[in-house]
Amino acid sequence: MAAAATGPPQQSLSFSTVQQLQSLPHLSDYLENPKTLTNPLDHNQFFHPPDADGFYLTPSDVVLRQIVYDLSSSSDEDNTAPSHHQSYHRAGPRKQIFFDPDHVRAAIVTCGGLCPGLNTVIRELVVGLWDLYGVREIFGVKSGYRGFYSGGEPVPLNPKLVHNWHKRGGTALETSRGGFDLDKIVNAIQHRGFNQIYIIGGDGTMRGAVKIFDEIRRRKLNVGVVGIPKTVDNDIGIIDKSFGFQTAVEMAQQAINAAHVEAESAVNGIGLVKLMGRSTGHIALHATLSSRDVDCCLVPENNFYLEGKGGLFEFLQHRLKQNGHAVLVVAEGAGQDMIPRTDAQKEERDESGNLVFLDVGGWLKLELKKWWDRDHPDELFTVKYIDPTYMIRAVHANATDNLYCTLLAHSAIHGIMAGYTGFVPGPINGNYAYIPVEEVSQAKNPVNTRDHKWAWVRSVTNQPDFSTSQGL
Ligand SMILES: Nc1ncnc2c1ncn2[C@@H]1O[C@H](COP(=O)(O)OP(=O)(O)O)[C@@H](O)[C@H]1O
Ligand SMILES: O=P(O)(O)OC[C@H]1O[C@](O)(COP(=O)(O)O)[C@@H](O)[C@@H]1O
Ligand SMILES: [Mg+2]
Repeated sequence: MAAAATGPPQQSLSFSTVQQLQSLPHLSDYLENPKTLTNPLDHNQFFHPPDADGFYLTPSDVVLRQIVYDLSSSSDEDNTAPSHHQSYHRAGPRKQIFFDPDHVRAAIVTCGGLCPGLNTVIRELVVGLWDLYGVREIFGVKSGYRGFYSGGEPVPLNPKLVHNWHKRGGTALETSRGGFDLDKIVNAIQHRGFNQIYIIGGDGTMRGAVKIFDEIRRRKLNVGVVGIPKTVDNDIGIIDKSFGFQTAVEMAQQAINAAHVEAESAVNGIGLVKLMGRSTGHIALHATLSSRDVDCCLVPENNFYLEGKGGLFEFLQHRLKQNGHAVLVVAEGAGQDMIPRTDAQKEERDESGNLVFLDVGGWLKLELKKWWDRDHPDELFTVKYIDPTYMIRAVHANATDNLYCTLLAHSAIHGIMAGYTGFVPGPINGNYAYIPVEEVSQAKNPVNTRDHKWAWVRSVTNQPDFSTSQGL
């Protein structure tokens, strides 16, 4: 029954009936009598506010996954979905720690594609471990997962060495795709005596981190594993957004601005911009919303078509007539089913097993030209195609992302020092929490084309929804 339009809500939800605390793996789950120590932050006059209540967190400090409820429909499908009932341990320092800082040998690795902020996370892990907990043995594993067992010795890291790293794009530790050999990786971890493993990477990396964590647990090793979610595409679920994403959206503005200038300066000019987004269109969507120069945004989550009523060509023809120019933003994963490809191209994968996409921008540019020559052979027409590719991710993080990276790194350190393992730190509804890495590895984050944000895109662009063949 719907709630009355005025007056207090008719139903109330109690915390215990609505929320289930997600259990978090801990070293004490499989190690017998692990030693505990008082957190050295107690004696850190710079970091620890003396006598501050609530400074140390306990297992009863939680973050709710779902904070928006419709009290009038508590029995609806929406409110009974499992994800709506979850809460997670809050990230932050614990009173008791499970590692003696003098005996910590920490390893940091970066895997997968680049993302603004990678170097900041590395820097803050090193500085945080060193300054907060007094850890002195910190190593960078070179070139992704394969670096654990090949390609030379891990690099010793210290605050002096990493001092300026947050001002550099890329990853100073280097990264790679592929090369995941579970046995060799875990053997190398044992052989080198690493007992804290910080794995920075995207969805593929997190799937690997689950396997490493499982194997470490199976071997009953006193080794903590934490995944730090990195994805410029923002394609990892549960967390609010991934670091570097905002920086990438900001960089994308330059390409959209250039496309707009080119389109405006031509007769029947179209500016076409392709942006990263393998399976999700978040960068394209956010860049579109913040630009306001975009006439149409195409994302992988929303199929589109070219010809006929309600199609892209009809829409563009209308826009050109109205404004004389148009700007199109397309995410790299959009329209892949429409691009003709050979059998070999259908099978092509990168070293990590990700499907290799064809260039949707190049294909669209050709299709646009064919359409115009066919339907308007005597009128001028120009398509300027801009593909900024790596320019949006091969930059250092902006100020907001840098702060975010710092909080992520510190959350990771506090969690692992407290004995938690097989987890990922991340913001949920603005609060940092610890999430089981297994859950993160399975959580995708597609653009929801049924929610308000997508409706907002459509209201900004007035583009067709491509779901019906209703024309303009
Ligand atoms: N299912 C998986 N199991 C184990 N390792 C994986 C898996 N998927 C990807 N990886 C490894 O994770 C690393 C990064 O994966 P990739 O997909 O390239 O980037 P990202 O982590 O940014 O998504 C690679 O070394 C890859 O071999
Ligand atoms: O670095 P590569 O191998 O050229 O891959 C490019 C891909 O990397 C990404 O930037 C990010 O992908 P990952 O987060 O999976 O590494 C995608 O948007 C893009 O498709
Ligand atoms: Mg990925």
